Amino acid sequence: SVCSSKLALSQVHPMWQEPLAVPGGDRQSPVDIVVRESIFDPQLRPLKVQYDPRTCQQIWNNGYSFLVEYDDTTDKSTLKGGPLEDQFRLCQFHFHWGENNTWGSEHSIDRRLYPAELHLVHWNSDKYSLFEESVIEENGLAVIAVFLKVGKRHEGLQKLVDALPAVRHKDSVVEFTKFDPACLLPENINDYWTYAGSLTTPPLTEAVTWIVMKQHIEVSHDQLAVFRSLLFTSAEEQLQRSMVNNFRVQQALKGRTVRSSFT
Ligand SMILES: NS(=O)(=O)c1ccc(S(=O)(=O)c2ccccc2)s1
Ligand SMILES: [Zn+2]
Repeated sequence: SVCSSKLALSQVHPMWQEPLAVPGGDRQSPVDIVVRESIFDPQLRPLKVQYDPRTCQQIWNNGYSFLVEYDDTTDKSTLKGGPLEDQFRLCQFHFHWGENNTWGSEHSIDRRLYPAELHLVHWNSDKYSLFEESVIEENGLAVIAVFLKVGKRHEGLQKLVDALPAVRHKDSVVEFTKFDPACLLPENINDYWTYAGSLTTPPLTEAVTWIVMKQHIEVSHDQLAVFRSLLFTSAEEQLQRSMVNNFRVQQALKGRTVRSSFT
């Protein structure tokens, strides 16, 4: 899958200056979700998630996060329903996290930050035949965001955690198969907020329908510590830098409405 395309992320340096002004950017992400200002929309339908673990291919450290990439050449792992009019194809998932358990998520709920945030990235395969086309089109992408909280060990995540030392350095890749990303979703995926936003890393394109889960998942302190053992830097660089705080500064809502699927 090209969705983790080298075009966008490999040039990203996590300390890039903020705010990276996007000309005319009026739907940038991430944002703080103010619960009492979100609007219940009874027309929001339940999310339909159908992931096939056999489409899981590899893990790649792109120097910004680690991406678990899926074969998105057919409609085997799909997302539809919720706020979406079309069917979307899973291309990769990745995380954002902090140097400690106090912060790390990109979105927040009434200013509450979580230690980490999972993003499951999908592109509109009804409208576009290639991921690249979907990236620049309004609502070409749909990203499910799930907050991570430190608590009990997440058994499903452990297989992924065990593979991370193999991709410690930027640009390293390791084969990773038969992983069902549905195990990373909370039990209740019908309570979510949704809003029109953007990618949170360059190219920052305003093509994303965000679906932010209300219910978080729990992972252990030790599992998050392995995330923090990854490096932003490649094996050749003499100055190694820990991959932490790879989240973007929050952006203004600029009049956007955040809808909720629940009261
Ligand atoms: N953090 S986020 O979920 O908003 C995100 C940023 C970049 C991606 S991407 O690698 O899929 C991608 C998407 C389009 C162009 C290039 C890369 S997803
Ligand atoms: Zn992300």
